[in-house]
Amino acid sequence: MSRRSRGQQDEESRIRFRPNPRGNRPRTKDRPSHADAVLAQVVTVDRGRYGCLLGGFESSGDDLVITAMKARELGGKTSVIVGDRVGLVGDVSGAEGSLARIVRVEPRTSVLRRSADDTDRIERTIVANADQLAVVTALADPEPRPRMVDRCLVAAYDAGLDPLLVLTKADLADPAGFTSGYAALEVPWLVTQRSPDGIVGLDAVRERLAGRVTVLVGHSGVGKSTLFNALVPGASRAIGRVNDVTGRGRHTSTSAVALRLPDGGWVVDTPGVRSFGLGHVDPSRLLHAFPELEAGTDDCPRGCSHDEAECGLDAWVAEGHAGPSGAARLESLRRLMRARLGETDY
Ligand SMILES: Nc1nc2c(ncn2[C@@H]2O[C@H](COP(=O)(O)OP(=O)(O)OP(=O)(O)O)[C@@H](O)[C@H]2O)c(=O)[nH]1
Ligand SMILES: [Zn+2]
Repeated sequence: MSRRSRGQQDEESRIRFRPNPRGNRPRTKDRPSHADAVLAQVVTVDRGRYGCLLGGFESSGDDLVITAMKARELGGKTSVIVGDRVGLVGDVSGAEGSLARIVRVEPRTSVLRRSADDTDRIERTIVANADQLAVVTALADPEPRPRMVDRCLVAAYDAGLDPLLVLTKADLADPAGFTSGYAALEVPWLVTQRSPDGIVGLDAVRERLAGRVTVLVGHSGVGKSTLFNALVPGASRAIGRVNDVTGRGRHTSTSAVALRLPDGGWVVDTPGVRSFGLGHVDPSRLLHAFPELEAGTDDCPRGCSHDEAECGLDAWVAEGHAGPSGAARLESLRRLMRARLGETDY
């Protein structure tokens, strides 16, 4: 029996056994297999409209971004986020006013998530298929917030992204004060600063980002936009254009935007993400973001919460195994654990 006639028979049996209460038309119509769907990757998301780059991040040449909506058959539960690889059908010309349909979301290699707050288990997905999370922190003005950094590191490890610290405004403060706190952690860090000729230190940043998909996060005023514009010439114009289309205006966008780096690779700006609620992270997994402490739990009693008198970590830190900032990092871990359990505000 050919596939087609079997399909027809299925259709008939469905009609027979599931009568349609609303009329004579069959409820199920022949679903196309979408073997002809074209691959694209989501670069912008705004209110049900997805900007999809034809061919995906690996494509080269002229970037054609097609506006698409989710096909009904995708179902309401399937989320589509920046970085998703999708299959498109319909009008994929990219012509003004055209609208394609997303019929498929490919399995993700990574998902960056956050929760609204630490006791909220409902997670929000932010970016798919990224490799790296760059946490942008100013060395001064505003003062660095190590606990915010720790929180971002937890989100990075949880998502399977490599963390990177980008420390800006080194012209205002010596980086040593901050970096000594992270020396034992082995998180790579890079420093940038302003000079009369522009931002210094960008080449090392470019090198770290080349060929990778990197999400940039950082709170207001740290110099993230300055960095973004220096890395991607015309970035603010590109982001502005997205917002012009959506009518939101340049500085009010809250959804992520992916932009191609001139040297290869992609950066994703996350304007709406100022912090990471960790309600979706199992408390027992918080420790993974503190690798210099993790090894010190061998002497803990069984089932240790790591926030109790018998915990082996205090001795581990006191003996200097976690470096000069061990005590501060242990305190940070414990605050995160308590916040996660809803015991304190972080
Ligand atoms: N001294 C100094 N100032 C900088 C440096 N980088 C950025 N700035 C300044 O810091 C301020 C904030 O920079 P932005 O790039 O707008 O920071 P942002 O993180 O994007 O902040 P939001 O726009 O609020 O999200 C601006 O006045 C920049 O000119 C730097 O390396 N050194
Ligand atoms: Zn312990």
